[in-house]
Amino acid sequence: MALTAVIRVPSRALLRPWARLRDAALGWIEPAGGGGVEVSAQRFASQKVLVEPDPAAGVAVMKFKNPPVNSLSLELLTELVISLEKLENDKTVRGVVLTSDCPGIFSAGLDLTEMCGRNPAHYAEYWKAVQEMWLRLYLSNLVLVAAINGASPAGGCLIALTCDYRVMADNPKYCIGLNETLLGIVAPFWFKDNLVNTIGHRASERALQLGLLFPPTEALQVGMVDKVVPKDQVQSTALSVLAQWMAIPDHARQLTKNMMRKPTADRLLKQRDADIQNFVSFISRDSIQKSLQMYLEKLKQKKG
Ligand SMILES: CC/C=C\C/C=C\C/C=C\C/C=C/C(=O)SCCNC(=O)CCNC(=O)[C@H](O)C(C)(C)COP(=O)(O)OP(=O)(O)OC[C@H]1O[C@@H](n2cnc3c(N)ncnc32)[C@H](O)[C@@H]1OP(=O)(O)O
Repeated sequence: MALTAVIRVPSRALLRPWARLRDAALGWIEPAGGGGVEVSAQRFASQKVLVEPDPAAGVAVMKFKNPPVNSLSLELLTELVISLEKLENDKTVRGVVLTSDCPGIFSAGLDLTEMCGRNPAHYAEYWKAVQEMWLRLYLSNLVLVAAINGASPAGGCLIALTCDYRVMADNPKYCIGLNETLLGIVAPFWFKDNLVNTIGHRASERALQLGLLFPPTEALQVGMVDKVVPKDQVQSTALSVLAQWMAIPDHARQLTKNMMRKPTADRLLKQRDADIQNFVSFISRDSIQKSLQMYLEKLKQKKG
């Protein structure tokens, strides 16, 4: 990947301690004596989230890279939020395409190994990271367009739903939806709210209860995605859509987006801790752990 953009990062001495951890996570290195440092965009490419900025166009492409299936591990979620924050603070960027670097998979959703056989403290930490990812994406001031170039179940679908527009590859093997009930678990209320805001109440009720995974043409019909195109046109189409949305003055578009989305985000913001407690007690139940383990086993056996 050849990237040439230069990003100014303030001296680490001026940053809060967590920012030093962030720098380390992203592999930024400050020279001795540092009073601010220029890092090339190549440095911006962290391990699990690749960011390819195009300052001339005012956009960036963010690619998830957590093979084999882009499961949303704690590490990936952390990098995603950090990368997004950095783009939000970069005055040269107004829009971002979210896509995958893993062939045939946009994201397999939440990492089941983060929700299985761990302790309550881990579940709480993980859930806080999932909430953070959703809140940051859903309330982003940037124009976000999802280029869904593969399967996108559950948490993968949620990421797409946070975007302002969704372009999906036309391969009928790629499916998208909130399939939580098939795992014996329940989509959290804010997943549900995001879906209802996208496809409406009746379609959501049916999709959520049945855990429906829609192939691209059905996803288009129900309004879960906005456009279906051949696989090799997904990213270019997403970039064209981004350009259309960016033709609108930022302040007016951002205020409108906030007006539409803030009440939904506020429902979670008002009860974040309670939501974490609910998740921890739900996921810690023996019956739920058994369901998840059986589901993971089934995925593994599928190969053999
Ligand atoms: C009262 C209520 C209160 C609170 C709410 C409580 C609970 C709700 C909590 C959470 C909501 C959950 C959201 C989620 O996102 S759960 C995850 C759902 N994801 C899925 O169902 C997708 C599962 N995966 C697949 O269907 C396929 O893997 C996929 C179509 C994505 C790709 O298929 P492919 O054939 O290409 O690969 P596989 O051979 O199946 O997989 C390769 C490898 O990866 C492992 N794998 C797959 N998905 C996951 C995952 N989500 N997490 C972790 N690991 C995953 C799979 O086991 C294989 O592993 P290995 O055999 O070791 O190589």
